[in-house]
Amino acid sequence: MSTQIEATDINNQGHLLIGGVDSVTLANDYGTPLIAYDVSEIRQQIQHFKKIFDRAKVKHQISYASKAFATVAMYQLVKQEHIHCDVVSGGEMYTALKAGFPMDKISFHGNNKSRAELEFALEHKVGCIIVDNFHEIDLLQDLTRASQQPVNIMLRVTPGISAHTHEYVMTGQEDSKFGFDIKSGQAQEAMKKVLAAPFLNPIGIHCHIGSQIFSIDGFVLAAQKMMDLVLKWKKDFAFDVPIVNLGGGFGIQYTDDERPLQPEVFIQAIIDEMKSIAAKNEIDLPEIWIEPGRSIVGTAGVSLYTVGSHKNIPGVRNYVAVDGGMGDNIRPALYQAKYESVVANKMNEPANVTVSIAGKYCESGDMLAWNQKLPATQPGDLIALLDTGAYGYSMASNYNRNPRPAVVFCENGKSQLVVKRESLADITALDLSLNES
Ligand SMILES: Cc1ncc(COP(=O)(O)O)c(C=O)c1O
Ligand SMILES: N[C@@H](CCCC[NH3+])C(=O)O
Repeated sequence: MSTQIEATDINNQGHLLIGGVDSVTLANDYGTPLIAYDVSEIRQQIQHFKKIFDRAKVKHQISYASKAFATVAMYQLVKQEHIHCDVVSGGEMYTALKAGFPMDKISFHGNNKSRAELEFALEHKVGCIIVDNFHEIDLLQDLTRASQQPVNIMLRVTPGISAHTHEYVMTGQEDSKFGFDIKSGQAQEAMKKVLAAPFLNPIGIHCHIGSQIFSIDGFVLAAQKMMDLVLKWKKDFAFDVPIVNLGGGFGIQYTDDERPLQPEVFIQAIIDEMKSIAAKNEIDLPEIWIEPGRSIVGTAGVSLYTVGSHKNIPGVRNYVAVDGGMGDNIRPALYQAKYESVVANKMNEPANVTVSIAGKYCESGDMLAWNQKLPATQPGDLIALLDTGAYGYSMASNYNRNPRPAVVFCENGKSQLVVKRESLADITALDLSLNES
């Protein structure tokens, strides 16, 4: 749901619709807190990315960065749309496998993959392992020598670019835990090792400069740095890099005053830069891969909460507390992330009260949104926090032993539960009683 809600997103009872489904009905049927996705919006975003590349007529691959939202149903939806996925843990890989997602369309990321995770990836023949460090090269050499099975790999490099975004979501700068540093020669040394390894089949290079990026400069610079490597490795190793993967990071609109660029602007700038460098140096344009996460699911998700207590401190702040919070959305507490909200059962009432939306967790920092202009609320009203589809549920916890919320998919006026609400029994499911002494 975009922050600009259309008239068609409101029914004649003044209720917010999500994927054509009345949000009040969703809350009644599934309870709150509830994360509801408009599935057609996810499909449209994927199609949109595909069309941008198809129009530019360049070889490409779109790999959904599943850390943004990874559940069985989501992998199945991505499978229906025929794109790739990237995973960053054995858990994501296992979920994809359980979903019946084709393993040859999986890229496996991570800065400290365990031997067991790599074994799992090799056993299930993932499409590509995105190798991050020398320890991983050694592990993979051991494992592939033992199995005598080759594996496709890409080297993740850090291009030394500081994207303009929150420092916790910047990843391309030199001082980063991810990838082989280019400047100090690590990337060069890594490539040499890979080329000498009998069972490591290099299919490309990868970089990811960060997340929620609003300017094209970082992407263009990243494209240049990757092409520099392509040219260098052609000269030094007579190796033609088949694929350049530029990661994700395309920013989305969370608040009314943000104006993110459309993905086509970023992607066209990347394509133009790479094409011009390839033409100037008379080499073939490598295949271009991207890994959007947030821009595929972010605006498709809405978090629904029931209003409970109110606290008005005259002249200071008006708090409205809801039945969720940092356990289902850590982003405001972690990154000072901002969201817009509406009262989903009062869409046609005047928004004339300024409130800040507090969660129910035992932390002062457990706030979901500050200074929101909303209609006056009473206990039982339904607040919808918009654009929470990325890194909400996937970063959820059961802090304070609050159960994690349910997730529902809505499409063409129908809803389907895709993640059950955690129960109180689930909360203690892994606990063991103290031994009798
Ligand atoms: C390697 C990699 N690829 C892709 C992504 C997806 O980023 P975003 O959700 O910002 O598109 C991330 C997350 O930042 C990442 O670390
Ligand atoms: N989790 C972050 C983005 C980091 C993505 C992982 N590299 C967010 O919510 O914005």
